Amino acid sequence: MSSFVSLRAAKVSKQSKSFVKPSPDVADPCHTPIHPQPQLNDELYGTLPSSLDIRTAPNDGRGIYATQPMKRGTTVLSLPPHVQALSVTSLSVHCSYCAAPSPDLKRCTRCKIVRYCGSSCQNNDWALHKRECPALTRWSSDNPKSPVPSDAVRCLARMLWAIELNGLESRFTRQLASMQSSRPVAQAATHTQLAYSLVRFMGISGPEELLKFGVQGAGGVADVVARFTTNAITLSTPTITPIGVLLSPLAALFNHSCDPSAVIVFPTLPAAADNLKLKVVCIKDVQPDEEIFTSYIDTTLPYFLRQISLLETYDFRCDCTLCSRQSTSQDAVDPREQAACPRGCGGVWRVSIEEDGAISKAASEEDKNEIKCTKCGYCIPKEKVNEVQDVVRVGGEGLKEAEKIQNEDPTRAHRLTTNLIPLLAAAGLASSSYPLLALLRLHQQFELDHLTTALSNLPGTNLNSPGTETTLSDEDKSKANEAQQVLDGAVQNQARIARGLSDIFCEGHPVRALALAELGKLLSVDEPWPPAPGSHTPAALLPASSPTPAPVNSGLSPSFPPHHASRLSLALQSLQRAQRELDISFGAGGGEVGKEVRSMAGRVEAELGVWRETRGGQR
Ligand SMILES: C[S@@+](CC[C@H](N)C(=O)[O-])C[C@H]1O[C@@H](n2cnc3c(N)ncnc32)[C@H](O)[C@@H]1O
Repeated sequence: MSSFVSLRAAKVSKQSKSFVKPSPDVADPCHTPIHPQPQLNDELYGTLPSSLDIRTAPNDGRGIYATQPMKRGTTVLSLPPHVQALSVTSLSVHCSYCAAPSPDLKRCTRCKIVRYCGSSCQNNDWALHKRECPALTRWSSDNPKSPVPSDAVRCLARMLWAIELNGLESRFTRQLASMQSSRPVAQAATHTQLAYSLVRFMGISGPEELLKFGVQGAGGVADVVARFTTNAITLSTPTITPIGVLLSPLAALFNHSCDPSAVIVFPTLPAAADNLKLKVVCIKDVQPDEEIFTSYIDTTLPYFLRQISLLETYDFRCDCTLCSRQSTSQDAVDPREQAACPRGCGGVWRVSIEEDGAISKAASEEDKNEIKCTKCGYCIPKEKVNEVQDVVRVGGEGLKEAEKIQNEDPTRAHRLTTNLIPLLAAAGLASSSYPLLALLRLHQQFELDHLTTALSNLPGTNLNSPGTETTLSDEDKSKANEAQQVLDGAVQNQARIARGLSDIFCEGHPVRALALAELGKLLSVDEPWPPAPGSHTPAALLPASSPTPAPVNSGLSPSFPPHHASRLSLALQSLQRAQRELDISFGAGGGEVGKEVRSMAGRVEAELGVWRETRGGQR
């Protein structure tokens, strides 16, 4: 399922696509589910909600189907995980039992690694931590350079200890044992490394010690690891920031689509001592007998990269409606791989992308037939295709490098994204296109850090109060001016990201909804040093509310973002749209972010009211 933090940190987003069932007159034997086996499923999983059914199909095994119509925004499952482990970097910030963040976590006095909100979470976790604590202590003294094993290793160990605790014949254990295991060749080295670390972490010295966990020798360990990697689900915050990994055999039964009809989310992290719960929420309307799909990978990736990612980790080729359309259709230009018509007619052409950013074989075939603009039919000259091919390749390499060094050398990574983005945009790549969108998103992380610093350097006085300009020192003016520029740059960047994501994802996809919320938040930050009054920005600059043919340039006018009341008005629109989408992504109320966005929209509305009253909408 979605990546676990320490192994595949770059592939974090939960993405989506809806699955269109084959029409009854075109029966596809691979997609025709074998009928449910209610007794078997009830026995193993307990009673499922009556709206869901487990069925088996020849091409993708067991899957979860709807038994009744469900509207987008419906929570179809809500359940605690079997086991979970926080990523190494999240251990000091989140409670190891309920995963809630807290500045005041209490550290286990023995291992000094695991932390809890309070004694109730600590007590709830004790049965497992009692086994984990000496293992962590031993590991940290044996490995001073890397004192905590990865979340994957710790989650695997917790799974085995939980099996021992619950008993080999328990439903808990049988559910875990029933999870499918895939062993893609590309994962062999990772699996071996994980198996080795697991045995070392648990202090297992011989095959007989494995029997109490129901594991038979080295082959059994390899199988446990393969089952884990096939079914692991990313534990994330309400803003979809990955903070760990978990196992939930029931949630793992959802099969994958690159355009899923549901997402696995954590709309709120629990109040202290409550159980952590994952939710599966429909982001598209689902019909009875339709299979419900989630997504296992970053679906902002273009077709070939998605296929490689699924094959390497889950050992299957995706034939979801999006992939089928993209592999066969010459007409559809996916927003993930498109560039602007060089004639500037507003049309686009398809830049088929393979691994490492090379133009795909499909494109070279298309090459023979000529690649044409979808709007004016202009044949894209060979030189232009080559130019974009080179730029995409360079951008793809730069992205990999920037992702790799982002933590150890953020300055260099930031420089890379700063230099590459204009290069890709100048070649005509759409903001939704690979690798431009990924570079914009990474770049924004650095820009937001920069913004925090710039805002914290501001003088304490209210910069916008009348007469301030005359009393400020030149140094303060320059700081305020710099902060304004950084803020405007971050708003522009976020608008491009929100637009790119809106072209890729359906309305209500959490990645898209959160991008809109972030745009609204940035637009509502107090302007440190706005320019003279008078600029207006048309609301059309906001990303479209449903997927539209992707714009090929940034779509931003030179005067974007506007200032003063126009800016606040745009902030309000963005927050209100985010609110509507969050209600779908996280279910009614929009979870923790929905709550925050609603209260922010209220504040912005009140502020706008004051502007209108005191200044007639102008500065
Ligand atoms: C997490 S499991 C999903 C549940 C699984 N079908 C089962 O029977 O337990 C992931 C595995 O299901 C299969 N799978 C999931 N989605 C698929 C798809 N769209 N096409 C083919 N196989 C798929 C793959 O074998 C994959 O490794």
